[in-house]
Formats: sequence, C-alpha cells, structure tokens
Amino acid sequence: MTKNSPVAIRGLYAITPDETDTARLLDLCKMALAGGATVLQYRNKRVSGEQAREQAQALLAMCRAYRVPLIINDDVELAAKLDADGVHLGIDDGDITAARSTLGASKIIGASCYNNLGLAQQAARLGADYVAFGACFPSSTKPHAPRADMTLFQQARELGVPVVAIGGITLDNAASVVSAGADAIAVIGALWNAADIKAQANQFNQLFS
Ligand SMILES: Cc1ncc(COP(=O)(O)OP(=O)(O)O)c(N)n1
Ligand SMILES: Cc1ncsc1CCOP(=O)(O)O
Ligand SMILES: [Mg+2]
Repeated sequence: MTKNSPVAIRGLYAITPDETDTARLLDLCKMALAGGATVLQYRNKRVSGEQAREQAQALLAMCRAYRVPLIINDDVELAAKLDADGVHLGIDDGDITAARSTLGASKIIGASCYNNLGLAQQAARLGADYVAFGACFPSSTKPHAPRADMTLFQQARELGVPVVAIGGITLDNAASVVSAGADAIAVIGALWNAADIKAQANQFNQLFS
C-alpha cells in the first residue's frame, strides 16, 4: 500500500540518547521539546523489552502534551502497541509495506536511505512518509555509518516526501545542511551534549524560520 500523505517533518528532529535512566531521559527530552524540537524519535540501543516499552510510553505522553510526533526506531510492533505516531526503519529493520499494514495509513513511516537515491525512490514508492540520508558528517554516535553526499537532497526532494539529514550535524554545519535542501535535521550528540539543551534545540530550529 502506498500513502505519501503530507506529514509535517520539518525543523529539528531530535533522536533520544542511549539513556538507561528513564527519569533522566524524560528530563532531557522535556528540555528538547521545550526548546522546540518538532519530532522526537525514541532510539535506545542500550535498553530493550519492558524498559524500552516503559520509556517509549512515557515519552509518548510527553510528546502528546507538546503536540510533537513520537517516532519509534526499528520496532514496528512497539510502535503499534503504544499507538505511537510512527516508526523509523533502516535497511535491516523490516519492510515498509509490512509496517504500513501493521500501523495503518495514518502513521508516519521513515526510511533510512544512507547515500542511495535508489533506496529513497523505492521507499517513496512503497509509501514512506520521509526519507533520511546520512551520515552527512563524521558521527561519534555512529562512527561506522556510511557518509552521504548532500547533493542527494535536491534530487530526493523531487520525490515529494520530506528529506531528513542525519549524522554529525552541529550548530556549525547545520546551516549548510539546510541550504543543501534538508527539510529536517536529525541530531543526537550535538543536542544532548549541549550545556543548555533547550537553547540548543531552539538554535537548531531557528535555521528553519
Ligand atoms: C531520522 C533517522 N535517520 C536515520 C536513522 C538510522 O537508521 P538505521 O540505519 O536503521 O540505524 P539505527 O538508528 O537503527 O542505528 C535513524 N535512526 N533516524
Ligand atoms: C543513527 C545514525 N545514523 C546515521 S548517523 C547516526 C547517528 C547520528 O548521531 P549524531 O547526531 O550524534 O551524529
Ligand atoms: Mg535501525
């Protein structure tokens, strides 16, 4: 099933850190949301099972209060169980058609396309709501991520779905990512490592105003 309905994926797309302390995770995310993050992705490679469910459930309640969509990384079943706003799938995370049939037409499905326009074309054809390219810059969060050329963004815009950039994005390079054509910037390290997360989120978002 294809969908491609317009979804507002624009601005700072915050992705959670690998935080095992749930209270701390919630505090951090609250600051990012207060600073104006427009999308939150729950991605935690250090917890699983019941703790992942608890963290995602608590973040969903917080995101609802801020009217910000919560996307679950990797796990379609968790997204469905919680009635979260969508899922983000990499190349090894299951296929878009199956995710759509599990989640239904109203949910957001994002697809990692690495450095590959062909993957983005296929993802859009299968009904992905946004396509993500990266790493745009060296990433200490994911040092072995393949590098993506930002000239892809303009080409991908022709697919008619939002283009998300990820990987090593900082306040020093984010303007170049936006001017290359990204609709949203997905950030981990440069957001959560900031001394003032709320102010940092606000500065990232201002690049889109
Ligand atoms: C917005 C966004 N873009 C890319 C990714 C990376 O997804 P994937 O390649 O599946 O890698 P992991 O995040 O699962 O390590 C993402 N999560 N979000
Ligand atoms: C999940 C992921 N996929 C490509 S790079 C990356 C990590 C992004 O984190 P950071 O913003 O800290 O580089
Ligand atoms: Mg993944």
